[in-house]
Amino acid sequence: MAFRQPDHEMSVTSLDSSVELRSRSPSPQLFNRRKLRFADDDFDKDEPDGASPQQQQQQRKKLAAGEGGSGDVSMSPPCQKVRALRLFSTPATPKTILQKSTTQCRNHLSAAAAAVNASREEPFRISERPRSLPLHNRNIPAQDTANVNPFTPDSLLAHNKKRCRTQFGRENLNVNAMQKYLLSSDAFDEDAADAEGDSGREIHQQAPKRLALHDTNISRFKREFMQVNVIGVGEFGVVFQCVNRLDGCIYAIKKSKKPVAGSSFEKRALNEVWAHAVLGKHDNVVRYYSAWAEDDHMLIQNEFCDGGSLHARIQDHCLGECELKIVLMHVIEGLRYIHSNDLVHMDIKPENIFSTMNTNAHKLTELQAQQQQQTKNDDDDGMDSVYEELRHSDNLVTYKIGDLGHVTSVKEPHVEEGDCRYLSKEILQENYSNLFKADIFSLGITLYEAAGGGPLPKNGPDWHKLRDGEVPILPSLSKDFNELIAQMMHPDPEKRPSSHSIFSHSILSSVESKSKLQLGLELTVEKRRNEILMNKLREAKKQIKTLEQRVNLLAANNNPDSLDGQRCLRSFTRRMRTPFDSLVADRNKNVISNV
Ligand SMILES: Nc1ncnc2c1ncn2[C@@H]1O[C@H](COP(=O)(O)OP(=O)(O)OP(=O)(O)O)[C@@H](O)[C@H]1O
Ligand SMILES: [Mg+2]
Repeated sequence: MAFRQPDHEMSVTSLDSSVELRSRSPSPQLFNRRKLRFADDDFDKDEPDGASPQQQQQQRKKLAAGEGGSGDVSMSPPCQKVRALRLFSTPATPKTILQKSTTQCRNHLSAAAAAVNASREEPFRISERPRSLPLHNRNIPAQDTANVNPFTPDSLLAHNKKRCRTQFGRENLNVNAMQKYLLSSDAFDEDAADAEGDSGREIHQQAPKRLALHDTNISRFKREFMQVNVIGVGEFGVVFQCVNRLDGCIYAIKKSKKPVAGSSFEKRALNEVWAHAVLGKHDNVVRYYSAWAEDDHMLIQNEFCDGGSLHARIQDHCLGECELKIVLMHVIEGLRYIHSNDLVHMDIKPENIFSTMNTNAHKLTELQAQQQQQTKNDDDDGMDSVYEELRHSDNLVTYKIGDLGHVTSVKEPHVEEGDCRYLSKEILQENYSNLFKADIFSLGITLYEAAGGGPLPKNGPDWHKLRDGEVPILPSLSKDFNELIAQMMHPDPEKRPSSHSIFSHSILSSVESKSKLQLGLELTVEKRRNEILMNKLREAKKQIKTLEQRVNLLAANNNPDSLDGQRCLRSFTRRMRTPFDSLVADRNKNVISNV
């Protein structure tokens, strides 16, 4: 289908395929609502910096007279309907995105309109391929445009007010504001609408609304980061451990394996960024710092989880019930948070649960400082090594949910199936009525695997058995824990417990809460401190014994130096400060008085 520029007397001075809508996350002041304008409508504002009013007026006249425009531009948008069979995760479940090609095609139509209109504005620019205008377009300051994050509370709210008409409408959640913007700016293309009727109107109201990654490429990776290691490879990305050259901190940077800009994976990549930006603030969700496009790849800068993935942990040995409870407690806390935002993860599995070993390290540092203050002992009391040891202790592990590439909203689900080994049956059957419970199933089967139930089947009768309520009892787990896992894997999603009810399940009440963990930590520190003091006490006793012998010897020889020996013994006892030491000191006094 060819797209023709309408023979219209109006000249549109600027048009970008991306749309900035007010969202809570970025500061609203930063983004000015961008309007489509006629040539004579407040034209000056779109002039490049430095153009004099006279130059601007001349250009306006030229445009009004049709000079310098692209004239009779006709073009065909790249609207091949490619039905891509996409595979997700490893091993993958086939998932066809049937609706996608249609919507993408529509978006390309609007992008074509954008490109044509833009070509009018720039006389010598020939747009061979219709696409969204680059951010660095000299007429559009970069800060004027921004994506709409569909996962922000504002977007979800907007969606609740007015349901989008397309099935593939995640980007259109703010359609209310979007329509208002488009209609009020008279940007609607009448000719195209006439040609296409109502559907045409709909297409143009749903113009591509995200910045084309290709146009936002910037070079940051090598300039800002020093690559240390490759820490993981997934279906979608390679993850590097990097040090930020400026702040000196370690980060995990996930780079898409292939260039995503312009491909069907662009949406997936952006989805992950949007989800991270909204969710990456919780202790049990991998923290997010920034994201950018570079060489058409998507890069996401995240918190580096130094404990590796749960998958790596269960390679050597399966987890015991205590450890499993900690995994459950942390992951369910993360899921509860995700679900409370009306979002679902859709790819919970051991490879996507990461752990950090040092999140409570600052508590240890505080504790260390407190102890030093109490003892007022500047000398090394031997505890430094204990604190260091504890910093690396398993007590401090925190599990975090990562890989948010499949996150979707329950209000407007766009489900891309995760790993089939952890996938619930209803999702395979495209029943999306209770997506929260799909996450619960995946977590249940993850626990089952971590406790020794693996390797999990990818298909076949065993795959079905696990989903039909035939979950084998794991001998290493208590009856209660086995029951909880079976409940989480219940064939009927409605019968599975919610993240909220699991969080307050009695099985987890015996697990140390964070404050209890802190208490446990302090207890361990105290115990080790006592051990060290006992050792010192033993040492002191030995020294006293030696001194006693010396004093006795001196006394026996009636040597005048014996008084010095007593003095030396007294000054030694004064140095003893702890209760144990004072005991020793008392004993010394006895020794001296006995002498
Ligand atoms: N923030 C992080 N800290 C530490 N390791 C990480 C981090 N992010 C990812 N990894 C490691 O990299 C691996 C791949 O990362 P991730 O799951 O995000 O990639 P993916 O390509 O989206 O995976 P999938 O195959 O599940 O789609 C993880 O299993 C983990 O071992
Ligand atoms: Mg992954």
